[in-house]
Amino acid sequence: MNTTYTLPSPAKLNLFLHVNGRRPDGYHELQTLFQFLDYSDTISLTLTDDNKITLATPIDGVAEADNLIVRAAKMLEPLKSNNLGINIAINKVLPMGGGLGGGSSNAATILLALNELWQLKLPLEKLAELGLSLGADVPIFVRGFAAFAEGVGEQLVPAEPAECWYLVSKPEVHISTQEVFQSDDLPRNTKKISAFELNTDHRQNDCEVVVTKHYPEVAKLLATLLEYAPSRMTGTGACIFTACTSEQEACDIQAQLPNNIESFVAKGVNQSPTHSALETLRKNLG
Ligand SMILES: C[C@](O)(CO)[C@H](O)COP(=O)(O)OP(=O)(O)OC[C@H]1O[C@@H](n2ccc(N)nc2=O)[C@H](O)[C@@H]1O
Ligand SMILES: Nc1ncnc2c1ncn2[C@@H]1O[C@H](COP(=O)(O)OP(=O)(O)OP(=O)(O)O)[C@@H](O)[C@H]1O
Repeated sequence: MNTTYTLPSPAKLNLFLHVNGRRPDGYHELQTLFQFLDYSDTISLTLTDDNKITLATPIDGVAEADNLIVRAAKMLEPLKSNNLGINIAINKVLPMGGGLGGGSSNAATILLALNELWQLKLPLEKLAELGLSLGADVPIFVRGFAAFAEGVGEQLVPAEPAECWYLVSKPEVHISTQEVFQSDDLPRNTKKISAFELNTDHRQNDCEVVVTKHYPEVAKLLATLLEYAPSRMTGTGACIFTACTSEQEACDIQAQLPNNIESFVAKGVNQSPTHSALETLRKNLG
């Protein structure tokens, strides 16, 4: 009963992000190419027999009831038919609110793990559907393959972008996703492309226009990084990824960054590290 299972909860990149229109409910129609990073929070789960969900490691600035880890676990609670509980701990390394999808990733890791540990036997499609109400990026983390996404990000077609090395840099600003999507400056009519036109070189992140206009720090960092290698914002920012030909090149560019810029180097991967670890968890559970 007291075995602890540990799973990675990775970051995602939006290799491009096109805004194609606005729906009547105010949400935006997007086309995006998702890839995972081999850079993750670590979530540890210990089964209990007390029928309770316990978060052992609160996250600074996030109330327990709002924590996507707890919300994901509570969503599955009514679906179990036993007295199992769960004790959850997280080692958070992903910057929050940077466009890396950390909260959605945490929620997806919990959905995937509890589906196994609580023996719920839900298909991935069902977990992705449940997860969408927690965040637009939950389905991609639940499905676990790099993908071209449409809708609000829930219609997924598997894709295989090059698995290159990235330098990911976070300007010292906090950007609200809602603020970006509500901005009058957001281009909202990028022509839809087909899944056969995924070359990232000729693509863009439409949110970059808004963010670089309103946050000069982001514009400045992006301009600096573009001098070294192709660079773009992920999600609604503010993190910027720089595509490098090697780990060494990424580290060399990182060494040039100003001291106040948080950054990390990671490899792009087309299978989520969570899913590789889940296979091991399943074997251990027997
Ligand atoms: C931009 C992406 O990171 C792309 O991967 C995601 O679509 C954002 O997903 P997220 O952070 O989970 O965002 P949500 O919490 O679902 O939405 C925050 C707010 O952004 C706006 N929003 C979000 C997604 C979308 N397709 N259209 C929107 O207009 C809505 O006002 C919403 O209230
Ligand atoms: N487990 C969690 N981890 C991170 N953030 C969480 C979590 N639970 C709730 N949140 C809230 O969600 C907000 C967004 O966090 P997240 O790191 O997912 O943003 P993001 O990377 O910008 O996501 P996206 O790319 O989907 O816009 C945080 O500012 C925090 O208030």
